[in-house]
Amino acid sequence: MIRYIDELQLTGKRTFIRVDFNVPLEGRRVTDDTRIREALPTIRRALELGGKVILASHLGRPKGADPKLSLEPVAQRLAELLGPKHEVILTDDCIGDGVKKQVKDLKEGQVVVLENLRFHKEEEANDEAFSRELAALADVYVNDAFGTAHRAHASTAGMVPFVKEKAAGLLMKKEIEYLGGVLKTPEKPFVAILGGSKVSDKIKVIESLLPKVDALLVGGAMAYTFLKAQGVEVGKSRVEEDKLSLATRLMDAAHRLKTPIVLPVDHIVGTEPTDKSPAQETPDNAVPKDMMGLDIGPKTRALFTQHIRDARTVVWNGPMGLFEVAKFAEGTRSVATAMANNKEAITVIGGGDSAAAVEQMGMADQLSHVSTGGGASLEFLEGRELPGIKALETR
Ligand SMILES: Nc1ncnc2c1ncn2[C@@H]1O[C@H](COP(=O)(O)OP(=O)(O)O)[C@@H](O)[C@H]1O
Ligand SMILES: O=C(OP(=O)(O)O)[C@H](O)COP(=O)(O)O
Repeated sequence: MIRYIDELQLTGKRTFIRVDFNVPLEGRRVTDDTRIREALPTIRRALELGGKVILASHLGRPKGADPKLSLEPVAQRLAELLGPKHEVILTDDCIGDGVKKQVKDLKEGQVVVLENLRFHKEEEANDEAFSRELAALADVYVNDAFGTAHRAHASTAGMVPFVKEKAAGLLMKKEIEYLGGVLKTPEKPFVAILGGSKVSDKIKVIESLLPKVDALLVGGAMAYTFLKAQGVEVGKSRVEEDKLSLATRLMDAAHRLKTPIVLPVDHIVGTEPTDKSPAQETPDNAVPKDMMGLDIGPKTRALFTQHIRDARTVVWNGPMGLFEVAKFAEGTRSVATAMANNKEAITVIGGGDSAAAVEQMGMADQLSHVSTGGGASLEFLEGRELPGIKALETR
C-alpha cells in the first residue's frame, strides 16, 4: 500500500520532497520546464499543509561538483513559477550542518532547494551513510520524482527507511494511475506505437506489451532493424545489427499471438541525418541502397492513423523519424495528431523525445497523459517494480 501526501499531517514538519528537476539546459537557461511545472501541485500542497519544504533533485550526470550542473537555473525558474509569495533558497550542498541550519531556520512561505544530489557520488551508489545524512534533514519523506523512480539511489530508495513517515506526491500518483490503468485494464482495442532509435532499450517493452495489445506499430529508426530482419533492403538506415535475430523472434512471437506488428510500408528517405539532406518518398517499404530512412512515408502515416483512430487505448514511445528536422517530422506529427483527435481513447505518451515532440507541436494538452518519465515509464510499462515506488510501500 502507498500513502499519498494528502493523507499526511505536515504542520511544522520538515518535508523532504524528492523531485525530478532533471531538465534540459542551454547554458544557464532551462529550455523545457515541464518537470518543474508538474511538481508544483505537490510543492503547493506541502506548503498549504504547513510543511517546511525541502526539494531535492539530481541534474544531469556530473562527475563531482560541476558548476555547469548547479540547480541554480532550476531554482530561479521555480521561483518565477511559485510567484512572489514564496522565496526559493538554493543551498551550497545537499548535506551537512549548514544545510540543516538553513532548513531549521525556514520561515513561512520559504522553500529550500538542495544543490544537485549527484555532486556526491554516494547518491548513485546508494550509500548508507549519505542516505542517513539526507534523512537527517527530514521528518517526512515524499517522493514525487516519477522520472527517476527506476533508479535505486540514496534519495529515491536508500534514505527512505531512515525517515519516520513516507508518501508519494501528486505527480507520482498521476503517473501511477495512468500508466498502471493502461497496464491493468486497457480498454480495447489497445494499440502501442514504438519508435525512436534505441531498439535495445525498448525490446523488453515490446515483449511485455505484445500479449496485451491488439496491434503494435513500429516506426522510427527501430523499424529498420525489423525490416532488415525480414530481408527488406534498408540501404544506409540505422540498424542494430546485433538485434536482428531478436527482431525475428519478436515477429514470430507476434505471429503466434496473432498480434500484428505493423511496420512501415513506405518511407521518407535522405542521404544524411541532417537538414542538409534532400527528402524523398519511396514507392514501397524498400530503401534505396545509397539512402537512409528518416521518417515514415504518407501511406504509413495513413495506415498508422487508421489504427490509432479505431483504438480506445493508445500508448506511444519514440518519434517516427528524425523529427528535429522539419522535413522528417511529418510522421511524428501525424501520430501526435491522430492521438489528439481520438477523444474516445485514453492516450498516453511515455516521456523522452516523443513528449518533447508533442510539447513542441503544441498538442500535449490534448492527450490524456504525457509522462514525465522516459526510462521510468518504459520500465513501468514492462511491468517491472520501480525501486522509487517500491520504497514507498508500507506493507
Ligand atoms: N529513422 C531515423 N533515423 C535516425 N534517427 C531517428 C530516426 N527515427 C528517429 N530517430 C531519432 O531517434 C531519437 C529518439 O530516440 P529514442 O531516444 O529512442 O526516443 P525516446 O527519447 O522518445 O525514448 C530522436 O533524436 C530521433 O531523431
Ligand atoms: O531524465 C531522466 O531519465 P529519462 O531521460 O529516461 O526520462 C531521469 O531524470 C533519470 O536520469 P538518469 O537517466 O541520468 O538516471
